[in-house]
Formats: sequence, C-alpha cells, structure tokens
Amino acid sequence: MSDILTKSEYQAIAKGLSLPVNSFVDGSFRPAKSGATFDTINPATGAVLAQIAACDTKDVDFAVEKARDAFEDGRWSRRHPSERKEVLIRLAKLIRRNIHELAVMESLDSGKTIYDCETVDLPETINCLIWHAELIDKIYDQVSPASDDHIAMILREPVGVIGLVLPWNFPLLMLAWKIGPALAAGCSVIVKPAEETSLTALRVAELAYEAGVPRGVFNVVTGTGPEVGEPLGRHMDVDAVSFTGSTGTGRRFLCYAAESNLKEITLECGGKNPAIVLDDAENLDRVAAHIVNGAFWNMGENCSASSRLIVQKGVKEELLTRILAHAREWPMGDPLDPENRVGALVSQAHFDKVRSYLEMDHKILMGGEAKDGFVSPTILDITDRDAAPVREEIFGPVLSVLTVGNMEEAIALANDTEYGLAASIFTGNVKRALRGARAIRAGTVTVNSFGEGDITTPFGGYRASGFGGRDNGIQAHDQYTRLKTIWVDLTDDLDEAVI
Ligand SMILES: NC(=O)C1=CN([C@@H]2O[C@H](COP(=O)(O)OP(=O)(O)OC[C@H]3O[C@@H](n4cnc5c(N)ncnc54)[C@H](O)[C@@H]3O)[C@@H](O)[C@H]2O)C=CC1
Ligand code: BAL
Repeated sequence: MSDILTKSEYQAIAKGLSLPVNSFVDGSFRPAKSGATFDTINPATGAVLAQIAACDTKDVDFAVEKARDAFEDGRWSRRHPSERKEVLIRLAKLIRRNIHELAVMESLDSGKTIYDCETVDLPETINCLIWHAELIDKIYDQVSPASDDHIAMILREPVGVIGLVLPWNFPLLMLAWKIGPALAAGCSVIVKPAEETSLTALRVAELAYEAGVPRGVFNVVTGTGPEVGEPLGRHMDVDAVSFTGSTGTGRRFLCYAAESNLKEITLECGGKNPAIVLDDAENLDRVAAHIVNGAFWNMGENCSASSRLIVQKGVKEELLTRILAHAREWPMGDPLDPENRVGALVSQAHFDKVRSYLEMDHKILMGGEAKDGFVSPTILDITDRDAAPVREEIFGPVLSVLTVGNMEEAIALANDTEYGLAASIFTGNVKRALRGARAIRAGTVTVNSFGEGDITTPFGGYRASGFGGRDNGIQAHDQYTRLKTIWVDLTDDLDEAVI
C-alpha cells in the first residue's frame, strides 16, 4: 500500500499532470493518422481532461505491423526469460516511483476514489507485474513419457501478436492482468483501452519503454470499440485477443475471430453475482461488512460485484440492519478526497443507465439518489425474481435483496442467471459451505467473505461470464503460450522405426 496524501496534495498533483494524449506505437507517441481526436472527461466534474487520438483501422494496421516485426525478429520474444523478468521488474519499480501521479490520473479519468487507486489498483498492478516477471524464468518445459526409442518434448512458445481489449472499471489493473503474463511470455501486445479511460495505459506504455521493453512490443492504440476494437478483432495478423468487458461485446469478438483468422479469444465478461447468507451464518456484523464491500466497492462497477443478496428469512432482518449501518459509513463525493469511499460513475451514459434502475418500481431500503454523475449506495428489497435489477448486470452501486426459505432454494436462485463469474456463501457449517460452493456454477466462490482470490488464483467465469482462458495465477500463461510437441526418433535402423 502506498502512503495516502492529503486532498490538497492530490489536487496539486492533478494541476501539474502532463497527460498523454496520443497512441503509443513502436516506441513513440503518435497522433491518429486521420488527425481525429475525442474528449476524455472527468466524470466527477464533467470537465474535459484532454483530447485523445481517435485511431482507426489504419492505425491498427500500423501497430500490428510493428508488433509483428518485433515479435519475429526476437528482440523480446527470444530474449532469455530472466532478461524479460528484469525489464518487467524495472517497469514495476517505475510505476511505484510514479504511484501518486498514476493514481491521480486514474481517479480523474474514471471517477474512482483516490483511496481505492492508492490502496488497491496501484499496489495490485505493481504486485501483478512483479509476480508474472518472477514466474517466467521458473516455468519448465516437459518431456513426455514416450518409449525408450524416442524423446518427445512439449514446449511452450509465446503465441505472437496479441490484442488486449480493456474495460474502464479497472483500467490499470486489467492492463496489468493482461500485459503481466503476455509480456513475460514474450508476446508483442496491442492494447486497446476503453475510450473512457485511455490515460494510464498510455503512461504505462511510456514507462515500459523507459524500463527497456523494446519498441514495437508494447503498443497502445486509443479510440472507440468499432474503430479500433473491431479492426483488431478482425485483423488477419493478430494471433489472439484477450478481452474484458460486456458479454455483448465478447460475443462480437467470437464473430470477428470466426470471420477472420480464427484467432484465439479469451473472454472475461459480466456477472450477476449472488451472495448467499444462511440462517447459521456466524458474526453477522462481519458478514454485513463483506456484503457492503462486495456490492458497493468501486461503485459496484465490478464484474464480480455481489449484486444479489440471497438471504434466508430467519436472519434477514438482523442482517439488513447491520448492512444499512455499514453502508452508511461509506462517504460519497469528490474522488480526489481520500476520505471518500464512493466516487463518480465512469460516464454520463453509464450514470443514465444506472439511474434508470432506480426509477423502476421497487422497494428502496436505502439510497436511490442519483445526481451529477454520483449514485448513492442503494439497496432494493425485491420479490419478483425476474425483475430487471435481479436479472441484469447494472454495474452500479445497487444491491437487490431476495429472500429464501432454505439452502436448496438459495442455490437454485443463485444459479438462476445466464452468468457464472463469482459467488459467495456465508454459513457457520463447513459441510454446507463446501456443498454450496460445489453446487454454485461460478468460476470463483468465496466462503464467509467477498473477494476474487488473489494474483495466485485463476479468475474467470462460467457460461455468459466468459471462457477461453483465465486471468491471474500460473494458468494466465496458458492464454499467451502455445504448446508445441517436438518428437525425436532415437533409432538408427529403418526396421526399428515405428510408423
Ligand atoms: N466484465 C467487466 O469487467 C465489464 C463489464 N462491463 C459491462 O458492460 C456494460 C457496458 O459497458 P461498455 O463500456 O459499453 O462495455 P464494452 O464491452 O462495450 O467495452 C469494453 C471494451 O470493448 C470495446 N468495444 C466496445 N464495442 C466494441 C466493438 N463493437 N468491437 C470491438 N470492441 C468493442 C470498448 O471500446 C472497450 O475497450 C457495463 O455497464 C457493464 O455491465 C463493462 C466493463 C467491464
Ligand atoms: N474485478 C476485476 C475484473 C473486472 O471487474 O473486470
């Protein structure tokens, strides 16, 4: 965790920031070939922060050409893993040296609180890069148990040129989840940040170059989904895309791949994640704190947010009393004020979407206010299990409470969703906890806590929440490496040859 500064210190950093505005390709910043730009806006104030290069197909083609050149000549892909490790650790150190600048940039661009940027996003970004860097010179290739007359090697090779298409909710951390293993493996990358939040990816690309990542290896192309994301997804010379974002856009990437070169696609998409609290849950105050954190952390702009509380009726009243008490301790306001825990939603369009759920006819237990980009933590008590706030990913600070009679009903309701990213179960009975964890269809299930695991555990979803690979853990490297078999016949005589 970094030192937390004062609000006026953060304001001073904000005033002095020099914002990167152009795409970063082949080791330098470049405007869009068309010269077009778009505004990036501070959602907490509505002020225009900068005009960012609005790239298109021509810029994508140029970036892919440079990434391919870098990959094929081996300036990075064929360096010894320990050399890539050293460079990536240097990058992590440079990020640490610039931690307050990056935290402020992230907060201004996304509306996230500076407190979260300083205590979660930046430290986890640094840790993620170091973890993958440290790993890469410790992964061994394998030799298969073939006959004595043969040696069969199973090698891991970097996949090649990778498109990394990012969301706006954790701009830096999602960048790290993907560039960490991709660069460690030796791939060249073209990062496409969400158009709402381009700034920190550009700055990290610049720092990576300074750390020694060769030109052409780490490129960032800014612009919209249709203008940059789609050409990347359809490009014949991109070997794989790792995507985090909505399920709808994830589906598009499958079409792009099918209609172009069958590039590998990994999707980390949405969620409508249940938190089940059974009657025998222990320490309800602690449970309440986890529920509030799960629902409202990062303004609920989190794919793993616990947006459905499924509570057994015997414990409902007491739990809700404690949840309301905890939620009131989350001050909302200026994201640059380190006292605040709830900042602004990422954009006016997203604010309008979240507000539309508050205007529906549901019983509001708390919150429900939406003004000038900010939405207060809101709790809805809902009986209709097909209501929109129960079914749809809101991606805002809105928790729907559903009441059940027993554990079986709770599990059935938890699984009654198209998604399957994350879930949690709170119970004092270890057998029920483990039976429940097995029965819930989700990529991560936490017991008596809310969380996503950590850098050591693979993260990703079932069903409409995604597939094709995992972020985090050693398993993340499967996305960025391919297996090659090298089969060697050790026999001399023709009649010994096995066909
Ligand atoms: N799983 C997650 O972490 C995220 C989920 N979402 C969900 O998606 C909803 C909508 O948010 P959006 O920003 O619109 O998400 P999105 O899925 O449209 O955007 C994610 C990324 O995909 C790109 N993209 C958008 N349209 C594209 C297209 N046609 N072709 C190629 N790339 C494209 C965007 O520019 C961005 O970089 C949110 O309200 C939330 O429910 C959004 C962001 C992250
Ligand atoms: N919570 C990290 C993954 C995501 O929200 O996209």
